Amino acid sequence: MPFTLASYKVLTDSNSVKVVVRCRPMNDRERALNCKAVVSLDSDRGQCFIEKPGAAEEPPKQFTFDGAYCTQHTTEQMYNEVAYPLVEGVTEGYNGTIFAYGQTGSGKSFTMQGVAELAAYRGVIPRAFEHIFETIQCAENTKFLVRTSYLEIYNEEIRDLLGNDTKQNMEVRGRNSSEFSGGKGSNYSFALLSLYVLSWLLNGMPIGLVTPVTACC
Ligand SMILES: Nc1ncnc2c1ncn2[C@@H]1O[C@H](COP(=O)(O)OP(=O)(O)OP(=O)(O)O)[C@@H](O)[C@H]1O
Repeated sequence: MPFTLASYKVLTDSNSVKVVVRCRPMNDRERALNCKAVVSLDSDRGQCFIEKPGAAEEPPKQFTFDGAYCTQHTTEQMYNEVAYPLVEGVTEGYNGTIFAYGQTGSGKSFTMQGVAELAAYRGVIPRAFEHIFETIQCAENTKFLVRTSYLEIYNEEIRDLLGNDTKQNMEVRGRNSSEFSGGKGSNYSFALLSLYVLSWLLNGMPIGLVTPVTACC
């Protein structure tokens, strides 16, 4: 069975990084192929166990996260436990970023975007926007500036999904361009690229940044 895990990093201004993992259910194709589930989770302990296929006698590899969400967990539960505190901080003026990574088909879009027509399946992004704008609506004596960017990183290419040309690869600038010369498909390069983009997001236009700009009576 392929990996069905997607990880979500939650970054806050205090440099604390939280990583949670979500495991999706098997899809029709995997069920039809009689695939065996090799991933199990202990959600209470945030632990994830992965068996090596065909090596049942070997102990499973064990990984510990800040949270582990199994197939029974809903996006709402994930949002309340993982995203809510970060978005709440953002409405108080702190920067925050949530991003998902995982192999193709592991459930990143399902969690982050969700299914718009089904309230129970709404993703983290629409929930965060609702949270932010409800907070703004209730706030008294405060003006808010909301800025949003929407980027896709795919095969080390970065695209601005709100730009005029969503196919155009955005340029990555670094102090030393050789910092980013790991080559296509290189994990090393990908890690650097991610960090660079994150720091740019945090310093420049974080996704969903809300800044109280004026406090007036
Ligand atoms: N937690 C879940 N519960 C039920 N179905 C899920 C879950 N996560 C993902 N799926 C389903 O699995 C399929 C793949 O998910 P999704 O498209 O979100 O993957 P992805 O990681 O965004 O893939 P890609 O990187 O190719 O865009 C979709 O049909 C989605 O509805």
